[in-house]
Amino acid sequence: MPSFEDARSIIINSVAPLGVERVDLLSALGRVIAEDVTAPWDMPFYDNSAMDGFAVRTSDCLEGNCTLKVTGYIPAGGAVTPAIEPGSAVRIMTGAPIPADCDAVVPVEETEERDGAVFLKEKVTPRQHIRFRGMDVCRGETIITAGTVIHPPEISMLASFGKAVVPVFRRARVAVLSTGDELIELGEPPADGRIINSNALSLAAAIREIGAEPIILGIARDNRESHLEKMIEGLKADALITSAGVSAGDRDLVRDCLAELGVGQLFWKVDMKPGGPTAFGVKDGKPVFSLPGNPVSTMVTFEEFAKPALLRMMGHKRVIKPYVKATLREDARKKPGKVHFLRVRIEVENGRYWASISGDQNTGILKTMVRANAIAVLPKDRTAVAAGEEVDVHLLRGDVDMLEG
Ligand SMILES: Nc1nc2c(c(=O)[nH]1)N[C@H]1C(S)=C(S)[C@@H](COP(=O)(O)OP(=O)(O)OC[C@H]3O[C@@H](n4cnc5c(N)ncnc54)[C@H](O)[C@@H]3O)O[C@H]1N2
Ligand code: MOO
Repeated sequence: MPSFEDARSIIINSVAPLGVERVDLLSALGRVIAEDVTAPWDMPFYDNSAMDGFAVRTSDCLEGNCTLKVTGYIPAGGAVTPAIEPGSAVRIMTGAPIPADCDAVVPVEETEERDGAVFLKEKVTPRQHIRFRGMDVCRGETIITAGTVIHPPEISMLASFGKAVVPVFRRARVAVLSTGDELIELGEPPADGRIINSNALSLAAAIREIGAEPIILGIARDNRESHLEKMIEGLKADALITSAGVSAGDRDLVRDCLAELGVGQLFWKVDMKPGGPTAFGVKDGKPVFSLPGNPVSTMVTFEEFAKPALLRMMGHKRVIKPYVKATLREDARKKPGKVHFLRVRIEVENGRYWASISGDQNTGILKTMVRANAIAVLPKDRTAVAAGEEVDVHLLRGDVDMLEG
């Protein structure tokens, strides 16, 4: 039986980035760019003013206390003007092109203007307050390297170079299959012996949260035909995630049916709790995750196993969540022999993470998962971790260390 880390490595090494598509720039947000992008021109494209003020020739004002005749006005977006007469200045706005021969801009605060002339109160240094052509980026320079995740700064850079359409790795289309005769769909009335198919929705939400595209297949009933029919559909997607029907129950058909469809199982059962019965297989390069049915186990195994793989398929390089250290506020007990994924609530005090156990750790208890914002990973051989000890934690939410405002 693989350890949690080995199981995760097997999964990550079984998948590769999907193909590339070209999308409009804003749709590239959060996606991974698939090719290096080079600058088609210099940026800035022309010498321009960094200040509202006056464009001058420093040779006209080598001494302080210089007065120049104001001979023109260039707003941002104004045309590039020819050289100016010696002894003159041109009023200029931020971003406007610098006239030929001018080699400095004097901010308006450092001037006094009267009777068509401008008096410069301070000494002027050559090149001051000019943004020169190519100062930021030179033509041919790589502006974004392949493998970069697109955030607002990358959008800004790509937009600045006219890149309206960009090549990004495809979003994974992920089929979600729930299994079990006890399941009913959301909206159907509750009844004894029936359980609402919440896993389809929590998985779809988690898939969407990482920028992939969920395809909810519905419920496979506890017979071979129903499983095969839904699985055949699911194998058309880029990845298939099933929930339940994967432990030792006499109606746990998932693994047999996947095998019948040619999915090669790479492991079944992992040395961890929850998530012990997880299975993983591959068909024609497509990963198939068989997650346990308890909603908590489904979510934890998605987070730890499916998410890194799906991110890799979408071109991400950093797919393994790092551990952060947190100090336990209370004693935690566990059975030896398995790594335990403990639902905890993290609080940040003076820059340190503190972890409280979020409640009953039975995998059937969902509210403990709702309260948790992190998972503490307790080592296999420990039977207890004492209050005050540091543990490794996987944060589950991006706002864990945000402060209330
Ligand atoms: N004899 C053994 N029994 C069990 C073992 C074992 O090793 N030997 N493992 C236990 C563990 S750990 C888990 S986890 C569960 C997982 O079993 P399955 O993945 O086969 O899931 P089911 O038994 O079908 O369902 C478990 C539980 O989850 C509920 N469920 C299922 N699907 C959904 C869904 N789509 N939405 C919401 N809830 C769902 C289901 O009704 C059950 O209550 O097995 C233990 N047993
Ligand atoms: O592995 Mo089960 O997933 O402990 O509840």
